[in-house]
Amino acid sequence: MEHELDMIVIGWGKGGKTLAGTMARAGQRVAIVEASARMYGGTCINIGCVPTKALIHDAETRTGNGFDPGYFDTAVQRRDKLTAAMRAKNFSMLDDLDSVMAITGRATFIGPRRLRIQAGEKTMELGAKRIIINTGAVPQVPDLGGVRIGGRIHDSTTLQHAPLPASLVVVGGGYVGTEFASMFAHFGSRVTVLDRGPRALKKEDEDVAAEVLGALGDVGVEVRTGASVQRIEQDAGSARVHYIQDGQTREIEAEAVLIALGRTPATDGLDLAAAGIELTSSGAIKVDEHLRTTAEGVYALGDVNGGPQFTYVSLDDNRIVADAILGTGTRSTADRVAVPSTIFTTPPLARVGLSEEAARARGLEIKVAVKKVAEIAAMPRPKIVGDPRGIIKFVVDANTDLVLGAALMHVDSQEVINLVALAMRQKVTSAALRDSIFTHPSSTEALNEVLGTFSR
Ligand SMILES: Cc1cc2nc3c(=O)[nH]c(=O)nc-3n(C[C@H](O)[C@H](O)[C@H](O)COP(=O)(O)OP(=O)(O)OC[C@H]3O[C@@H](n4cnc5c(N)ncnc54)[C@H](O)[C@@H]3O)c2cc1C
Ligand SMILES: NC(=O)c1ccc[n+]([C@@H]2O[C@H](COP(=O)([O-])OP(=O)(O)OC[C@H]3O[C@@H](n4cnc5c(N)ncnc54)[C@H](O)[C@@H]3O)[C@@H](O)[C@H]2O)c1
Repeated sequence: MEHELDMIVIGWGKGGKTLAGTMARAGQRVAIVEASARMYGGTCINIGCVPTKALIHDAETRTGNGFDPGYFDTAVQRRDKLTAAMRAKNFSMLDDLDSVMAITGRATFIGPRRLRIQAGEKTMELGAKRIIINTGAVPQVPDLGGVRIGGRIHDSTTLQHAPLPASLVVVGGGYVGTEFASMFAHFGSRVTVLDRGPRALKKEDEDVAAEVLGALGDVGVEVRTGASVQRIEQDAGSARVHYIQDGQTREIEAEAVLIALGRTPATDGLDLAAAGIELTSSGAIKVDEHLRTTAEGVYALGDVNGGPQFTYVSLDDNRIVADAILGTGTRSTADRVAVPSTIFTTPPLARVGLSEEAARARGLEIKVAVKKVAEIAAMPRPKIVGDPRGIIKFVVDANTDLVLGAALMHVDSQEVINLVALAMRQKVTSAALRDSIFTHPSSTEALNEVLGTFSR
């Protein structure tokens, strides 16, 4: 069948927009369809990574104390300026290309590789040789006594656009929950986190988690674990969260509540069945390791395919599909090694690979190097910038000396972790990392010292 276009990308996410640009520059006729004019550039730059990290930066560099809505409003204005500039740039980067048609509208499948697009009053139908689904994910709001986002009950998007609350209850202690708790506490809100797990940051070793909890405690964040939320009520004055902890029914009141219980793939309204595109049992679009869906010529990139929900993973998804179309077709999700992550608390916690607990659970023979940042003599950088809190921990294979994992919690850890991840991918031994020349004063040079002492 002859199609109007070579490729249609649904959703302006990281992977899709990058792929659209690459294909257009390679001479293909491409359309990109984005549901909202406020979302050109996708979640990351509009409501995710960029705005939250801009607010976090302003929160953690605040010199004043206490509850200060005026300071928050100024930070919000800076964020809005930044995201508006990035949104405009993202739009023009594709719209300026002759072979790209940028459409603001909502796409629905009406058959194999064929879409109906509702763009305001206009409806159009378009087909393409390849279709890329890059629609992202939406906040998951579980059935907590019929709770709905609205009023004093927020998700990560609405809370970023609400007045600074004097008190905040965060339901969920994952990425969003922890980052928002830290950020709002730095802005002066009184913050309580309710997490159903037996302990906070359960994927981290206890010594690492304790350090993060200590930093949260420094700004007054209280984390209540084993807390199972039952229902949330609100009225004009406040919201009340009812939860069960240690078999007791408890209640906490706050000016605002943040629901941060994960994000679910955004497939509503796509009518995937019309194109033979199947979902997994958890509601993600089913893909193979080359990100091919169950329908020929249709790929799914980013959060919607159920992979790790990070912007840089969506970007890597784009590399896999670009390689399938323009390259050798050898790239796949199976060849990803040592994918790092960072929770942007203050200071941030960055991780790659296995924790000590996970390595021991696998029965691996390991050696562990661990040091609190304040005790690392050859790491003046955190002291220079005035925040010597944190911990550095390496888990190393006792036989090969290869790094199996690392948890870095300190200023700049979001940068240093990328070096450690690269070392893991390139099979650099811990001894080689220890003996590397690093700039001074930097946070990276801590590796010279930490990797010189294995305590167990
Ligand atoms: C508060 C927050 C903070 C985060 N911080 C970080 C961070 O620091 N680092 C990090 O790596 N990740 C972070 N993430 C996760 C990251 O934002 C996502 O993993 C990433 O943006 C996913 O990108 P994507 O390519 O899947 O698509 P998205 O960027 O989500 O784009 C999907 C787009 O599709 C559009 N769309 C949906 N349905 C349709 C349709 N039917 N028709 C047309 N368009 C449609 C949407 O409007 C949206 O613009 C954060 C997320 C949140 C919520
Ligand atoms: N810095 C970053 O890279 C960054 C920042 C924010 C978000 N993100 C991405 O966005 C995703 C979504 O973030 P998130 O924090 O919403 O999800 P998350 O998966 O990180 O955390 C959700 C938390 O809620 C808990 N939970 C789930 N259902 C529950 C229930 N019914 N009752 C009580 N607890 C429950 C989970 O155990 C988990 O601890 C993250 O997984 C991450 O991939 C990344």
